[in-house]
Amino acid sequence: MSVVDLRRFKNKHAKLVREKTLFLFFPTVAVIGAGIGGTSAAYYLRQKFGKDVKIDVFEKGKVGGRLATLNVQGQEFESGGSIIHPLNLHMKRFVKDLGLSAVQSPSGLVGVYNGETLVYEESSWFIINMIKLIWHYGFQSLRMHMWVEDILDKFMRIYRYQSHDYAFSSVEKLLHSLGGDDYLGLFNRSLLETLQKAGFSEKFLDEIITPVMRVNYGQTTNINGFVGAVSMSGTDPGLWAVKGGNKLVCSRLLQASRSNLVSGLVMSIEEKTRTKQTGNPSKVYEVVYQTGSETHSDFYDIVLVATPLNRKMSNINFLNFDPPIEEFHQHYEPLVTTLIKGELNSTVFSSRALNEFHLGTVLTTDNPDLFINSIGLVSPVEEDNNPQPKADTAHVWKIFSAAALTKEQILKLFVSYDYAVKQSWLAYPHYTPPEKCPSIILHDQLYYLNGIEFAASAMEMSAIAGYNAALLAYHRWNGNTHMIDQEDLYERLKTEL
Ligand SMILES: Cc1cc2nc3c(=O)[nH]c(=O)nc-3n(C[C@H](O)[C@H](O)[C@H](O)COP(=O)(O)OP(=O)(O)OC[C@H]3O[C@@H](n4cnc5c(N)ncnc54)[C@H](O)[C@@H]3O)c2cc1C
Ligand SMILES: CC(C)=CCC/C(C)=C/CC/C(C)=C/CSC[C@H](N)C(=O)O
Repeated sequence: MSVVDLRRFKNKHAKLVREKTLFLFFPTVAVIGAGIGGTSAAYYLRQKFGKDVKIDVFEKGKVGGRLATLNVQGQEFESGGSIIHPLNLHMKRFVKDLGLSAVQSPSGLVGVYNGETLVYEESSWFIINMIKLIWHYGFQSLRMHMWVEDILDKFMRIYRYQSHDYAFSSVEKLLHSLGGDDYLGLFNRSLLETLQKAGFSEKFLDEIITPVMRVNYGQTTNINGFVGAVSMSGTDPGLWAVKGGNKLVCSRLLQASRSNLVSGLVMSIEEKTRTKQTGNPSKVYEVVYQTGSETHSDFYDIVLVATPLNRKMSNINFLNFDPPIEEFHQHYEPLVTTLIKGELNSTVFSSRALNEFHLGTVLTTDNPDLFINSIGLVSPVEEDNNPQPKADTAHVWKIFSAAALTKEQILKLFVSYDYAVKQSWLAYPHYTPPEKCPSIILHDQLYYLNGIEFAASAMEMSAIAGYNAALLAYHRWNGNTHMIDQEDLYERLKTEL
């Protein structure tokens, strides 16, 4: 090779390296959905890929998605995701790092109504509660608490894995890394089967566990054992919410991620081949979206889908993929949140008049004659644990029901009411274990976050999925295969700081 040839070769090589370096460090990224999943993904993508990467976040509705509020006569109340567990460390960290603050969630007394009578009623005296629980159910309540605590203990391992940058390519692998086959077993079997095998009585399951599944997931003990445990942890003490509304976390994450918010509806994603300056073809994704009556499109190297993929919720078409992207037909549970400011008709639930009725929440058993899942007192998003009415104003109650309440139904529950407002949701997956979680990697650089909801749907789960997808995209972009799907992580990380 002559000196000239050598110089030419070196120049060409340098150009290739330069281009690859640019290509490696500056991909363009699209995130579809600005709920807690999409905005946390954008936040972590920025942390991993650095300041020069272009990140566009598409949102067809409001930032926050299923984190939203409703206005009742000048005050805002949570209408979607409302309570956060004290051990939900990503949510905790967001609030701290984004300059937000926490308020304690209302923790009034709880009763369980079976359509005829209150089968269980909490007392404000701890010791009386203990005696009541043991009297009715033996030590099952304590055993249940220990069962949930054990699952939560293992769940906490995810924070260590993620802080060391490890990512998972499937929800099943993520669950397995937390608690091995037992954890996967929880996901693959119904809560009912798991708890029956563990010796819990029918009475305890009907009167305590089912009502908790109904208030939290609008379903019965036929849901999987993992989401059942998450739901039970939603009765732990110390639950909290974000002052001003949980949706503030999403808008602050978006701001902190320095992403561009594109207010538009994504209609399709298509794999395309583009020829780079080098003449080398490269794969990109064309995202076609609608803003008002206009249709636009842009090209991205990486796409993260952060919304449930089904016709009713996102309706995104995947075009020209070979093999085609799998179709998702998973059913989401319809649920209506109704907020009512009024005077409760306490005699529906007990013979006591309102001034002697001290329950803050009434849960219900699985009785087809009941038209509500639950009813509970709520505080405005600005206030701490204080569902007290200001002088001569009525309380605000939150009702969850499978269908919208009729006026007759509202008038059955309330002696009188000043104001009622409702929001209809496709709230959470309808859980039918055993089932397969949708893949996280849909295509080479196309990722799907919401499969995690099939393990359990909660704010923290979406934040974990957002972090995982950002790490996965980063590692796959850079060829860091050793950071993905590592086995025995818990044992290996025990010895690392
Ligand atoms: C009534 C209710 C109560 C709940 N209570 C709790 C609770 O107390 N605690 C808890 O932890 N969790 C709770 N949850 C669950 C929690 O709210 C959800 O798991 C979580 O908010 C899901 O966030 P996400 O970002 O994954 O999805 P979403 O919030 O659904 O975000 C997806 C976003 O994508 C947008 N989008 C969809 N399609 C497109 C498209 N084609 N183009 C552009 N944008 C699109 C949507 O508009 C939406 O904003 C509750 C949920 C409901 C409905
Ligand atoms: C993810 C982990 C480990 C814990 C989350 C625990 C949690 C906050 C569970 C609640 C989940 C949920 C979907 C609640 C819906 S209803 C909430 C509340 N009862 C209300 O009245 O709004």
